[in-house]
Amino acid sequence: MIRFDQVTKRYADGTTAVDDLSFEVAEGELVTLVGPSGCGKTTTMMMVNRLIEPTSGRIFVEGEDIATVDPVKLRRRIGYVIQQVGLFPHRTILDNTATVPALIGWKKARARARAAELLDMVGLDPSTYGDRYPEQLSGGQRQRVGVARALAADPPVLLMDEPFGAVDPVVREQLQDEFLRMQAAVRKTVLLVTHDIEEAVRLGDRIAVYGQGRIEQFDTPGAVLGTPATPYVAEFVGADRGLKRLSVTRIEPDDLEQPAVAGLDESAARAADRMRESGARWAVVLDAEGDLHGWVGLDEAALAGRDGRVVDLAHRMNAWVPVGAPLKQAFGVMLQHDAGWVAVLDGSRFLGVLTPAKLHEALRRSVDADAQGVGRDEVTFDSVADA
Ligand SMILES: Nc1ncnc2c1ncn2[C@@H]1O[C@H](COP(=O)(O)OP(=O)(O)OP(=O)(O)O)[C@@H](O)[C@H]1O
Repeated sequence: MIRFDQVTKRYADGTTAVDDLSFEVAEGELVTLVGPSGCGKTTTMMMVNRLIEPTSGRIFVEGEDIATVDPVKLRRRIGYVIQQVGLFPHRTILDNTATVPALIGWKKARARARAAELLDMVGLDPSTYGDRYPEQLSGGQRQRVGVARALAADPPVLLMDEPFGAVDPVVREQLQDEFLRMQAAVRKTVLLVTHDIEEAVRLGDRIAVYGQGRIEQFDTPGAVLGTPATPYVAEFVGADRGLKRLSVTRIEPDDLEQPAVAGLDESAARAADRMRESGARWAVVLDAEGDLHGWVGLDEAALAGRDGRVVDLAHRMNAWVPVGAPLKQAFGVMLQHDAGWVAVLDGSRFLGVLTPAKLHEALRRSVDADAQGVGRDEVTFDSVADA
């Protein structure tokens, strides 16, 4: 969808900002360009909408060599979001958002209806905010308008230069989440520049880590964090990359432990027998529908006598995460409930539990899988837990 073919940009003063760059962004993919200040990220991005022309090499958008496309026409197919947002101060939010559709000749009513729809999509109620002026919005709201405006003419490609850079960390995270939700629905081909590795990891399907004018590694967030290609990348992603990796590694059914399970309606004696059989000290308690209720300990079930029932002994426990959630979320829930495990559910169906040992194993398995270029289920290793 966007393809760089041996692209070099040398400025008039001799600075080589981008050096023989080749990479491709697939349709519907979000690629983040990350690196320190001055490494050539913005230059790379601005060559895509021809605000900067390459010194050599070619760039293709939707299969077309952009050197042959009229820059004005090209830019209509490419949404552009920048940190300073650049809203027109004397136009309302609705009119600002409708800028591009109006420019390309849409009827006013249609352009405004589309603008209202997009404001809604970025979380700004058009009836509240549509008639305001930019100075009457917060920084975070203005950035949302920037995103809405870039999407207004429904371009297939979106370029975003530090789009969430000018707001505080809390708002920033909120905007990132909203943007990810929106991107899941609209599936634009996105090139996003950031100097923040956390943002790159959170947002990118793949990340291009820049050294000086060159890409040092181009891979998934998990691979960049798990197996940095060079010492430079390792240094750039930081010593806590293991922790960062928790947030991009998702829980798979194979990661789970199958604990003893007791039914809420069961007798305590039967539940205790089952726990003894499997050498368990406790069992997960499920209700008649198979939904998570909590847990019951072996000792209390054994002590309850012949008439004891699980329902009277079970402790409520609500520590669960959906399958596919990041490991970090599971770890967070474990800490929040001060628990040694969390249940993993598919909808309301109980799949198994994650324990700290299993969590660690899942993380190691995913690092090895990336290093070997295979699926996580194909990786085997001895773990302390098996000893
Ligand atoms: N018009 C210009 N003339 C000369 N050199 C330039 C020009 N624009 C950028 N540069 C240089 O090219 C290099 C890459 O700049 P670029 O703006 O692409 O970096 P960046 O990675 O986006 O940095 P930042 O994160 O600070 O925005 C830098 O060394 C910069 O000083």
